[in-house]
Amino acid sequence: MPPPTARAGASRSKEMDKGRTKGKDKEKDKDKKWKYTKVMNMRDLSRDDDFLSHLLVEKIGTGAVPLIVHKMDPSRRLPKTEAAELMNIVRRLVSCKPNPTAVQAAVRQAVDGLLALNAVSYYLKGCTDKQINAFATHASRYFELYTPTGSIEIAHTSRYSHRTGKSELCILATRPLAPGKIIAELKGSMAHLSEAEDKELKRTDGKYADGVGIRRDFSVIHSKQLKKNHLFLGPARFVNHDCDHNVELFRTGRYITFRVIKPIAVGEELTAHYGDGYFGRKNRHCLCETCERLGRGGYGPDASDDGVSDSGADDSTGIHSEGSEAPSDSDDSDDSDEDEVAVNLNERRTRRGVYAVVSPHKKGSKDADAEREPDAASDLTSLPSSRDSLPLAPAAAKSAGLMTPDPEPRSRGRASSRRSDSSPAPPSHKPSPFRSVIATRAQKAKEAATAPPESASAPPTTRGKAKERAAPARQLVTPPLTADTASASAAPSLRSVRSSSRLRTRVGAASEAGPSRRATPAKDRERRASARASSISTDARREPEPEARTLRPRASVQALADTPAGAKRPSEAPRGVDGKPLPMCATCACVLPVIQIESQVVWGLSLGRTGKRGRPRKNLNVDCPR
Ligand SMILES: C[S@@+](CC[C@H](N)C(=O)[O-])C[C@H]1O[C@@H](n2cnc3c(N)ncnc32)[C@H](O)[C@@H]1O
Repeated sequence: MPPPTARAGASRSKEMDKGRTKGKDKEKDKDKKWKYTKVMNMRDLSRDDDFLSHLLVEKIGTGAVPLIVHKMDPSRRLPKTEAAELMNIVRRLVSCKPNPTAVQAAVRQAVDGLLALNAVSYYLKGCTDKQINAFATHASRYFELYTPTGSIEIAHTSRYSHRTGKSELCILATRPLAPGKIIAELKGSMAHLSEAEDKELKRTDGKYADGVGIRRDFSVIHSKQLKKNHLFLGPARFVNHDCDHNVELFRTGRYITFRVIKPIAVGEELTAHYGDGYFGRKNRHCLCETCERLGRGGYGPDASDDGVSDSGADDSTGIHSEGSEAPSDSDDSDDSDEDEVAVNLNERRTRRGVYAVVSPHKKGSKDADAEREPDAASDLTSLPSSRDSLPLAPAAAKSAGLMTPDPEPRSRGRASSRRSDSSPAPPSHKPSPFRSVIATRAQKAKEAATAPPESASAPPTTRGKAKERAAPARQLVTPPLTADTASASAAPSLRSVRSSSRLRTRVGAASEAGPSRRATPAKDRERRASARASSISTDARREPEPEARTLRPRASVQALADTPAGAKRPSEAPRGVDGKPLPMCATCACVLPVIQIESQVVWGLSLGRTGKRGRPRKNLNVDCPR
């Protein structure tokens, strides 16, 4: 028997060995490479997306222009990280060499860096390898937004929030995009949804009683091939719907992204088609720019058919889904006025400021819905909902679209009933030109000089309404991508020019500018009251033919859209609020990205380049990381 001291020594060395092995295991764990994963589950994906979108969208770029992501579970606690740590990760990523191999390596390195952060290790504590792989894969999707080869950025949009009641973001192009381009840096992760999960998502978030508030199925898509609904999260979820969309869903083996189907200019929003019944029957509640321009959808008289008829219609089209019960009486309660804030629908804010919209286009007033045919080329379709989601005919079963159920019964119902009360006509009842609250001085001067007299706007036809009633409701018609693409390329580009400016300095200008401008609730109420009165008389004067509507011409950006990527377009460059052109890349003619983390510029035009006496150098020929 060894003496006690020897025994103690032996056990100590055993413990040390154990400790060493543990240490080695930890090292091994650290070195263990995460793998890209295809399969995710709803719960993990929702949780990961809330976590990652906070770190990699909200926290990056929290300068004067916060980008707020609507979360799957807004009550979750958000991670706390050192801004400097995040900054180092992103800085390395944005300055990597712009070739595919280097970019891929840089994204992996960024994810590794993220996994090493304390907040992230804590978050992943106890997770299985599978869960860690799913988290890392999802993180890589967000990091890809910041790679030097990227061509898009996330921005805030004010187009929908006043109705949907939630923060709304969108995707803008940072370089011209030609049809056919696959926007590989705009990916989404998918999780299959079981019936129970599908139902669960249709319930509203925990802040409200069931059926009230914001539902969580705002990013659910239906695969007709698999006959299943999926949760679709990641940067790709920020693509909004437009009835005249410019991108379509594109699925590769591992992920979902988008393909450009119409020329997209710098600063223009990327929009997909969610399906013809996503925003109520025939998208009657759609708030897209096209509907605004054509005075239909949420801007047409159909939209003011109250919520009651809505639910009936939805029942018959399969759009109405459980949990989407029409607003209760309380939705039409007195406080509703408080909620409706007059906004400039066309305002887009990015990390660099505001993209003020001077919309171009004079567009044909053809009714795209009427011409839509199911597309047989892709395999995703819109259809969020429940019992009426009838299986489609085989041809249609291949059609594509991104979609979730008509999502905001509460706010929509409220808006609808208000409008049926002859509340103020939405901004584009009178298809006036899109003027931003935040217009540049130069734009304002030009507008004042060139604006023709306001044209009388014929409202959407009542004939259309009758037709709608008579025709059998279309079941989940997916976007007519092929047909649409063809017509689109024939049509002139109809997109808006957005220039950058600063929101806060322009609020004053907003209040001068009319009912669609931002204002204080009190002023807003007054204005709405008078607008209500005037909308009644406008309604009375309305003529029935929408075709008769003449739209005020808008500055066209066709030239911008048509310019091939890489060409220099200094004179048409988007301008800031001061009227000066925004900084553009000397090589690829994109708007130069400015990436900030908590107000500190991580990458930007004059970062680290100063002239005499430390002042930023002017006329610096700068290449963006792309
Ligand atoms: C897939 S998400 C698109 C991204 C969304 N803006 C965000 O920030 O999460 C779909 C949601 O965007 C809003 N949205 C997108 N396009 C819309 C449209 N044309 N009309 C009304 N709401 C729209 C609705 O709130 C909808 O539930």
